[in-house]
Amino acid sequence: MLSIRELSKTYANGVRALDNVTLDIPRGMFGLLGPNGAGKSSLMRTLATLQEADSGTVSFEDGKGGSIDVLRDKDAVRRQLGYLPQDFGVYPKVSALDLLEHFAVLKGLVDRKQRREVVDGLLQQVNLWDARKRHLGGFSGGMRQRFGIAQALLGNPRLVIVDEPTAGLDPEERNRFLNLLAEIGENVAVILSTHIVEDVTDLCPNMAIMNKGKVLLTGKPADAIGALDGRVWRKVVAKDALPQYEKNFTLLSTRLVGGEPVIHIHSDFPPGDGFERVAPDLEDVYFQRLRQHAKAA
Ligand SMILES: Nc1ncnc2c1ncn2[C@@H]1O[C@H](COP(=O)(O)OP(=O)(O)OP(=O)(O)O)[C@@H](O)[C@H]1O
Repeated sequence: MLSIRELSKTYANGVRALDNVTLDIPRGMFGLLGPNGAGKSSLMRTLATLQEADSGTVSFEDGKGGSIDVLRDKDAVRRQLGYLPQDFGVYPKVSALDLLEHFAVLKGLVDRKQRREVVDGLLQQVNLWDARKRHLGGFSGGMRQRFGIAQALLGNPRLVIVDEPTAGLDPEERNRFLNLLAEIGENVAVILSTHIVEDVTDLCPNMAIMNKGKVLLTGKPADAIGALDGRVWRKVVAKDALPQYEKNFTLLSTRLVGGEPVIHIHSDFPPGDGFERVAPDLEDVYFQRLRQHAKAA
């Protein structure tokens, strides 16, 4: 649906935030994973027509058999786009209903009756109907994000971009929010940027891992996990031995379980030394790619 080719961007301070990014993003949920500074927001802002790229192309199927040049034909993209930025500010003293109505007017829904139907429908869809008359300042983080999705869905977008929406949400709110996104993803392309690996494992049929402006991997989470099968090893180690393991092995992650470090390493061969093989998960894939990238750099 969306095809990104060799997209690059270097900021005035010399940071290369996008380095030849090439990605195909189909309908459904697409997870964009990467650590802080990977370039996720830069990519999303570029796709949302809010900033310019230096080079590359992006085209988006227009739903009528043609395609839109995203970098040039910004108005056409904006008509098909819903965007929830990382820092979505709301007017705290306005009710959810009033603010959504206001956004709907800005989106061009001028017919009052029609606008009301759309706004009411969206408030129900995001489960804020009962809270619609409350001021947004009193909303929890999760409610605010669901309101953010409601405004992003105004105008029936075919491309929805959400930038790190689950940061700071408690597990229940996070689940509720992700389920909502998954429902939306049944009909349109939803790009979800996050540094929470489980968000992608649980929800996204397709994904990419980015670091320092580069795409390190793209594909289906299950395929990426399958490719690591038999190469991830686990061991409980003593805290003071950790630096030694870091030196001798490709350490993927360290987790304290009951106060003791449990490490995962990547090795194509049985490393011996009391390591046991474990079934890899997407977090192992994520760290393996980041370590490989760091080594290559
Ligand atoms: N306007 C800007 N001017 C200069 N450098 C920028 C600008 N915006 C982002 N950067 C830098 O570009 C790099 C990529 O940033 P970006 O915000 O796209 O990453 P990110 O993956 O979204 O990270 P985060 O999770 O921290 O938002 C970082 O090194 C960042 O400091």
